[in-house]
Amino acid sequence: MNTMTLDAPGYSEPASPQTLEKETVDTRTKVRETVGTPFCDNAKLKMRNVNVFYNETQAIHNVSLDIGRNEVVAMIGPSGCGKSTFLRCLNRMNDTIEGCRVEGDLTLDDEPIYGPKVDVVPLRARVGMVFQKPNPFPKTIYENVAYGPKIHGIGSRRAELDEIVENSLRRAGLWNEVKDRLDKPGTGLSGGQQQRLCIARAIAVSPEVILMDEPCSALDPIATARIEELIDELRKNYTIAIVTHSMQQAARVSQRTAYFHLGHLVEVNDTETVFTNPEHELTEAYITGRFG
Ligand SMILES: Nc1ncnc2c1ncn2[C@@H]1O[C@H](COP(=O)(O)OP(=O)(O)OP(=O)(O)O)[C@@H](O)[C@H]1O
Repeated sequence: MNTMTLDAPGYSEPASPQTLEKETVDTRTKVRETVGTPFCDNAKLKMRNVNVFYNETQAIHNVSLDIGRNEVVAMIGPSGCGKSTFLRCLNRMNDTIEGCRVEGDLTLDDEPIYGPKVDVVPLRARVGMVFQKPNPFPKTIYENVAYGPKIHGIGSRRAELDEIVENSLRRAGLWNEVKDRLDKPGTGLSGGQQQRLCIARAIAVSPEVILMDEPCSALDPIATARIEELIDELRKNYTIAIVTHSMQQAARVSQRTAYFHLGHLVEVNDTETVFTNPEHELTEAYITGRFG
């Protein structure tokens, strides 16, 4: 078992468990270390001793985690436990939030994500993001996908752009549904199609990592199933981190699952272990519905 102490400088006891509606476990004495396998041999992303603050309030406490190449890591936990905050550290989306401060060592291919010389525009092309609510631009389907490559100077000729658009839509499992209406607005698609369009848009700039923040929460079960199949397909080419409220979804799409609790990373293990034989009492309490 890999363990790492949370007793390092900066560690503070979790605040009172306001979000735990069905609290049955004394969280204040139990979250001392991350149990399981937070590290891996083929890490694409390495996060070490990450602390995140919103002004004076600490939202993430000394979290360390690797995300491997061609791996899907699911981040689960009760509302407000810091899943989205941690995810946004990985492509510096927290920079856009006033008062948000990130500390720690975060690397992509062993290069610092927060280095002084890092330009966030190419970083966010390498580490793309798909949000909770599908958010296509008010442009045509074609332009939604072509926009990123154009601003990143990829595919300057029309034929090249056509190829990128087609390939991205194919990879996102949307090509057959939209190939005859590329000049129609992206906002005219169904919610599930819009989300796949947003995935195509992220893919179009050749990312290496895709971050997904509850990508199916606005979708019906059929559209959700399409996205879940797609995640499994995308794993062949990308590293994926997904925040989800659905334990079933985490179980279906991920190889490892990370359980967050009040800003602490309690347990990381292969997904089957987390859902069938969790190591930590808090993980067990969450997956058996005792709180959350
Ligand atoms: N922009 C912000 N300003 C101040 N505090 C914030 C901000 N965003 C999040 N927080 C706080 O940080 C903590 C973690 O929030 P975060 O949204 O990361 O949790 P989460 O686990 O993703 O929650 P949910 O599952 O409800 O989306 C919460 O206490 C939240 O209130």
